[in-house]
Amino acid sequence: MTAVSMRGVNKKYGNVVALDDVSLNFAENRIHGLLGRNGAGKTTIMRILTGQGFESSGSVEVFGQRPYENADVLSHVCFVKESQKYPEMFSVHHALTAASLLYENWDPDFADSLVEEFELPLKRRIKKLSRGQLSALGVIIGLASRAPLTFFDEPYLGLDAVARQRFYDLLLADYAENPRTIVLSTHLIDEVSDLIEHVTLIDAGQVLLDEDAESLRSRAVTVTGPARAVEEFAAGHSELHREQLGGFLRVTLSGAAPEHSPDDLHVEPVSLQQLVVRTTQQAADERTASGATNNKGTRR
Ligand SMILES: Nc1ncnc2c1ncn2[C@@H]1O[C@H](COP(=O)(O)OP(=O)(O)OP(=O)(O)O)[C@@H](O)[C@H]1O
Repeated sequence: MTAVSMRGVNKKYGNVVALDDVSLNFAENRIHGLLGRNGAGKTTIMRILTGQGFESSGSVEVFGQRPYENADVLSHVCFVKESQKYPEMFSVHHALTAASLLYENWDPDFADSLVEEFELPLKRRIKKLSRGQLSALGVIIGLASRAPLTFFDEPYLGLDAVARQRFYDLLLADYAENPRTIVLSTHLIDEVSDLIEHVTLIDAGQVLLDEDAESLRSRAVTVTGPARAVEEFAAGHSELHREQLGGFLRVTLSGAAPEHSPDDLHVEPVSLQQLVVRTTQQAADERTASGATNNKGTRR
């Protein structure tokens, strides 16, 4: 089943093209990574999918319906973001109570245990919280909502490394018991690479990758060795990156890794982070070569 489907979606803000013919699917009950550089279009996608904005053209479906101004769909969607605004006088307790009324799968016991876990002061006004405490509040709402479709738009950036790891562990444990569709948008790719099951990479408003994380992980390698042997090995494969180190060559190749490699070559898998960086860089190089600008400009 598909939780989210976008087909040929375009979004313009004035003359800025934020999304350019975006088509993607988020399968139900999986953890998706929505990745891409600053300004790539990730938040624009999440805003459209959570009814906080709308597409200029194309088709958008969340659980089979258009989300914009659709209360039925939106009651199943939770969007946690760092820039979340709360009413001026709200305390942590008020925010959690409001969330409990909004989300029909809200688990109050789980929320309580998370408040303890992240040592959140319930009575404190939200505007007095530290950045990390504010992040923790977002994380708690996102987890305890148990919304069938939950977006985390980097709300955990304010957490320190220990608290972030705790969030990832809690997310995974709760997801295993209560499967639902989770979308993590993050720049900390190494941290979430074991968590995400599907990767959607956005760049300059376009989809560069929309694939299972498992197949992505197994399909790119870095090969290092004497230049001529590396050239022979690389022939016929799509090259993402190359570095010359004296008489040695290191290339990153996409496409199925050959089963056998010569002894004088060092072949190692590419991390998801490296693959994302290399793929994005390759797209930027191609844009430069074709004279197009990215979506920070007005011309494509
Ligand atoms: N309200 C707006 N008016 C004009 N341009 C906008 C608006 N919102 C977003 N943009 C532009 O659309 C593009 C996509 O922005 P978006 O916020 O979706 O990127 P992002 O991938 O979420 O980036 P980041 O990782 O930095 O949060 C950017 O070029 C941004 O400047």
